[in-house]
Amino acid sequence: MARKFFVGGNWKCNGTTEEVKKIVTTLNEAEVPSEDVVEVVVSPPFVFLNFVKSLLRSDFHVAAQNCWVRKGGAFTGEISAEMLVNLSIPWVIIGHSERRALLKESNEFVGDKVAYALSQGLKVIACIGETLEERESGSTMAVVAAQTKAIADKVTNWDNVVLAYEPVWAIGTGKVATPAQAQDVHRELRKWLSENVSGAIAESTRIIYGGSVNGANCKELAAQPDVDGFLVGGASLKPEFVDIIKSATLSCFFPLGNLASCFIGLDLMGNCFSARIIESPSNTD
Ligand SMILES: O=C[C@H](O)COP(=O)(O)O
Repeated sequence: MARKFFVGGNWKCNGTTEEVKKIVTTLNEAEVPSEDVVEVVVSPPFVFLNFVKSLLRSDFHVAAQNCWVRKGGAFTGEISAEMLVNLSIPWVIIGHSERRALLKESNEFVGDKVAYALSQGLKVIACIGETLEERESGSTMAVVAAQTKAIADKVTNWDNVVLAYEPVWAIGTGKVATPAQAQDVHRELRKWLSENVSGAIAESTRIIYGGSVNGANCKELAAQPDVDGFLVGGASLKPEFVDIIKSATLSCFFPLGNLASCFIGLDLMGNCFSARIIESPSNTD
């Protein structure tokens, strides 16, 4: 079964009522591929979730940016999975690197949160990714495998999990991973899932990329075979988010041939597409 392209917009801790309305208007007016081709989920701050949900076109969905690890109760400042379900919020982002780093969320805590959110009926965008120091020391795969294992240890049904590979050094820095770097890690993650969970889960689980994705760099990334979409931060607040959604049609293109150092192909909509051939050797570190 083909993996449907997934584009998430993580608005993080940004926005006023007016700004939120403006973003939603842009999204509502955009002509994008159908829901059969791309699943679009935007994640406003908690206080705007219901407001965005009420204004947003019906083919786009919303996600919370976090939820509590267990059933709600005396946990001041937290939002429970049950509350999100009660408000018909279908998705939640868990394990974002900003929470891992700033709020000290451990791999195990993230695994528990993912499992609890799933048990309550939420769909989860589970984030993993290495720091610059970890990449430079050659431990990228060990780090993302440990993060994925902590999730896999607690999760039995992966149907409602999207795995977001977000190298920390690429988040908000303008330093996007090259298509080859992203593809290498995504391929290795799929192999890890195949060897440690199951071949079927590896084939069906969407692995999306996040970190300085924008309207210009999304096309080459989207064309990588193991990149099933994006989790977008800064650019999801701008009109170029629409271009990123449209890159879904490049996720499965039909090669016509090579010309100089470019692939030439047809995308799903029949548009001609070209992408620079990446000649750098595979290297995850
Ligand atoms: O969740 C999204 C990521 O943190 C990426 O953020 P960014 O696109 O601003 O680099």
